[in-house]
Amino acid sequence: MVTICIGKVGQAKGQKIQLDANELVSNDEFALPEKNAFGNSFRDYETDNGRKDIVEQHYKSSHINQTYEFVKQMREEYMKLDKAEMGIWECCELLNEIVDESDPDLDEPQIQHLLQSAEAIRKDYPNEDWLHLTALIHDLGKILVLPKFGGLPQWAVVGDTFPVGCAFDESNVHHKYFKENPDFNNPKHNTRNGVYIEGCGLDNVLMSWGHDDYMYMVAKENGTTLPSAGLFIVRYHSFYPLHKYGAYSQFMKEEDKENFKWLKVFNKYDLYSKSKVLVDVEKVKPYYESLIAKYFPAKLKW
Ligand SMILES: O[C@H]1[C@H](O)[C@@H](O)[C@H](O)[C@@H](O)[C@H]1O
Ligand SMILES: [Fe+2]
Ligand SMILES: [Fe+2]
Repeated sequence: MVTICIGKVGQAKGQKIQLDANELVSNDEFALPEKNAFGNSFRDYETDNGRKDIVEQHYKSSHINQTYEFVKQMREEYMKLDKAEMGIWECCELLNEIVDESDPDLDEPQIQHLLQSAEAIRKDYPNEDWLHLTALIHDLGKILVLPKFGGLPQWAVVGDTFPVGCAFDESNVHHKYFKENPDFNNPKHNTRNGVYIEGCGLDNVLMSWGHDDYMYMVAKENGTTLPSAGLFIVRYHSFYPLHKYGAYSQFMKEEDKENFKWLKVFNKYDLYSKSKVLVDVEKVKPYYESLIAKYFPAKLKW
């Protein structure tokens, strides 16, 4: 039994919720669909479903180009938060235009994905309003593909993430393309732990650059009051090698392990809520606007 201290709505500050890992994941009724909207299994990167080639090309570019140096440069550039000033909902609307090339399970505009995952999690965890909002914002970093935000290629924005600066684990999707990454043959970067030490904490590990780390940065630097589990979800939700296969777990510290439980909960909704049944945006907007006002300033620097 572990004690997790996450600000539950209506709870006095510091009051603790007693949960063990099983309890945490079993409080939901979300029926996992077996097939995605195209009639295939979820996260199937091998079967040709009409999107296979585009997805594979995406991973090829990502695996070749996401180097330790590249990530450092991107972080420095986007740390400036000098691209725009806008509110969270405004950003949700920008996502209307974007279709994610790395995703074998969805070809709807991203705003639908945000609302589908947020509504699904809201149904099962009605009191965890921070979790609903976390779902709403988790993919907002995809605006990096828009010209105003640097117009980055999709390989630098979407897709699963992985640490750079250490060996690329075999559990990464389309692992073979890493062979063309300059870090692959660099002895500083190609050992199991590379430039890191075990237990250093994920915060000290550079992740491939993309929408996760960017949105984490935006939320944190703009002073969000979301609990640390919410920020952790935003930052690591694409880190499938860790959450699906336990790869790279040697870098986690205690706090990461606590937050990880919530990431596992979230992950299910992120993946399995993808569907062709669209959410009525105008109908749910007032609810999400009230959450945004609770946890974020009206305008943020991006
Ligand atoms: O294709 C998907 C998509 O880009 C998601 O937003 C990301 O979080 C996933 O990890 C990725 O595999
Ligand atoms: Fe994502
Ligand atoms: Fe997502």
